[in-house]
Amino acid sequence: MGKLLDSINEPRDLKKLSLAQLETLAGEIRQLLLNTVAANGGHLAPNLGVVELTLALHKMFESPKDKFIWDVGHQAYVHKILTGRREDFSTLRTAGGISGFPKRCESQHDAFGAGHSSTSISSALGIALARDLSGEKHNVIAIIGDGSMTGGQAFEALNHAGHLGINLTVILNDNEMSIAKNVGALSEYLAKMRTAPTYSKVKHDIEYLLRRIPAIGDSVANTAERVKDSLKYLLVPGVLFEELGFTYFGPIDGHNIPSIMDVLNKTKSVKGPVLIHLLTQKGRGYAPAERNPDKFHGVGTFCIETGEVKKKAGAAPAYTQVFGDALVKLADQNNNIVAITAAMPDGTGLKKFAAKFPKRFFDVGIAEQHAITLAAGMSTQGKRPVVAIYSTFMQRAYDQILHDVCLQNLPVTFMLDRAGIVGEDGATHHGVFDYSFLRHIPNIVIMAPKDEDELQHMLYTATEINAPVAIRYPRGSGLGVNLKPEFTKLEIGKAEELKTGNDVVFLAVGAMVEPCYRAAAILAEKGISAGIVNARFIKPLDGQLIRHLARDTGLIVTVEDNVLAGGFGSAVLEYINSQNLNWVKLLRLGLPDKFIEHGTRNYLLNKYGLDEQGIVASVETFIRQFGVRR
Ligand SMILES: Cc1ncc(C[n+]2csc(CCOP(=O)(O)OP(=O)(O)O)c2C)c(N)n1
Ligand SMILES: CC(=O)[C@@H](O)[C@H](O)COP(=O)(O)O
Ligand SMILES: [Mg+2]
Repeated sequence: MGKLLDSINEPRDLKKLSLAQLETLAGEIRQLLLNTVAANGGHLAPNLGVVELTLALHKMFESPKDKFIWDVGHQAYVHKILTGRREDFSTLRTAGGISGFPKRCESQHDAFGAGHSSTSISSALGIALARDLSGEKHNVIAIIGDGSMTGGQAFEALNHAGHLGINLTVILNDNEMSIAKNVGALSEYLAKMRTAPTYSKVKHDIEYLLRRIPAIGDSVANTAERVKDSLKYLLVPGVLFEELGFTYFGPIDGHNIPSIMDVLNKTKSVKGPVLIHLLTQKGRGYAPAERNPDKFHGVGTFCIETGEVKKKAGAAPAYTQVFGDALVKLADQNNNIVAITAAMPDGTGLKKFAAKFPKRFFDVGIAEQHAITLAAGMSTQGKRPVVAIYSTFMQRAYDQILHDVCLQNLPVTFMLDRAGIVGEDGATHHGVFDYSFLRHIPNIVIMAPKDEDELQHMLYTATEINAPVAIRYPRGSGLGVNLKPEFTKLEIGKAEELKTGNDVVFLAVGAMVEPCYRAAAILAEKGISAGIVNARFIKPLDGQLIRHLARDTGLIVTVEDNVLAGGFGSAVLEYINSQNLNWVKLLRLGLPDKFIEHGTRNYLLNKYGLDEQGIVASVETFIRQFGVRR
């Protein structure tokens, strides 16, 4: 580790450093980022791109008095290193270690927690308003990427801040990338600004030319002020932001520390909201990440020398990939199928679809709400939209699902990837609320596959029925089962009995079916006979089967990787109650009423009793309590 970085324990330590030392420090920080992310996985490219910016911010301002609000927060590693977490940085994203996102409980320097995008300007505005109401004096700075700027909430906040005319700084970190290449008209507008001459230069050139007109030149130049100003609508970069009430500075080289410090200094004396447009390079300083910023956006462990990501040998195809391949197959046969992603074509498995059916593929930017209502609109015209969004990000679009899709009973398919426990990204990213926030919506059908083959059939079924459908499946590899070449239409609301048992029965859903198999095998060794049912449907429930199970053993164990509150087990409980099956003893296994921390998926499943050992232990206690019918 470099000597200089070892001496930085808090932001104040930067104040005494020269420019040359800051640049040395930038190199040392990049090395630490590289070593740590190569070992732990994480968001490498976004952080490599903000090293100079973060150094300049901490040099020019005084955190924690001044507040930095990082949008998404996936690029806050450098901030963490500079704010007292350097020594613990090796624990990044590991259980009990430093989080991959800003967290108020982790440090007083993390002014606002994040993980989902486009919230920084709203929260910064809230902090600035509170500051003014309390008569305090400090700076509030939101740092938002060009991708996150495509989210509607960012514009809601700009609109409000510009109207208030409040002192607030927004730094637009423009690297022309979301996770994939950034999309949309805003992105094109920013690209134009990258190459536009600065307004002051254009204004000066025009004035110079006017004054050279003999005799009348001077007076024309003086009276043409309004004309010159109106030219800014054509020429000034950032006019969009200016019109929203912000003073625009930029574009500025985001890797040039003195330039960043200079603009930060200038903006300190500006009244009202300011937007600084920085140009940065995602992955800066590490050639493989500069070449493939999308691959190194969020990356697993990798080899620093080659940039090769370490993959488990012989791993089964991921659910994501199976979904993507199945959708291409279905779209070949059904021209009405269209696919929609909110800025995650790769993460959701839609890249192949996009390549094969470019006209039927829509990347809407980080705009989950828009994605859903867009799909609703298309479905009214006979299209069959399949919207693939991670479970956690779908939380954003609850009202659009309810009001725009389900209320009108429109046949939109929601593919909720990364459902359940996702692992190292932690509380902001676990998809553990979807059963609960969808289940009570009328008309919707909700399914969860026990393996990747069933995922294909569920997708096919969804595109064949006339109803809104949500299918949720976990992050990572499937079970390695054979994929049937023909798709089967599943009977709606029909569960699958996998194994009969005399003592107790598992009513398991989605990724939890598999550990129940293993749990049943362990229980069998202990003399307990457990049946297994793959629920398949969270809604509608297979009421007939539940009544049978109630008669057979009277002991039912529901298992889900969702919060227990309002989840699948709750649905079964409600059903049992509605049918007066009051002799049934029901054990609900799932996640507790708390936010689940970060750690590997296996670690967390074990900790929360959802691996086979935990399930066995819970069932043994359950049986000890109620006994079995023999
Ligand atoms: C609501 C929401 N949708 C999707 C994501 C996934 N996501 C995380 S970062 C990111 C791209 C952000 O791009 P940008 O803001 O430009 O930051 P960069 O990584 O380029 O620095 C996306 C789509 C998210 N975090 N939140
Ligand atoms: C910061 C963010 O929201 C994404 O980058 C997310 O971490 C991606 O998750 P996956 O690695 O599961 O695609
Ligand atoms: Mg970006």
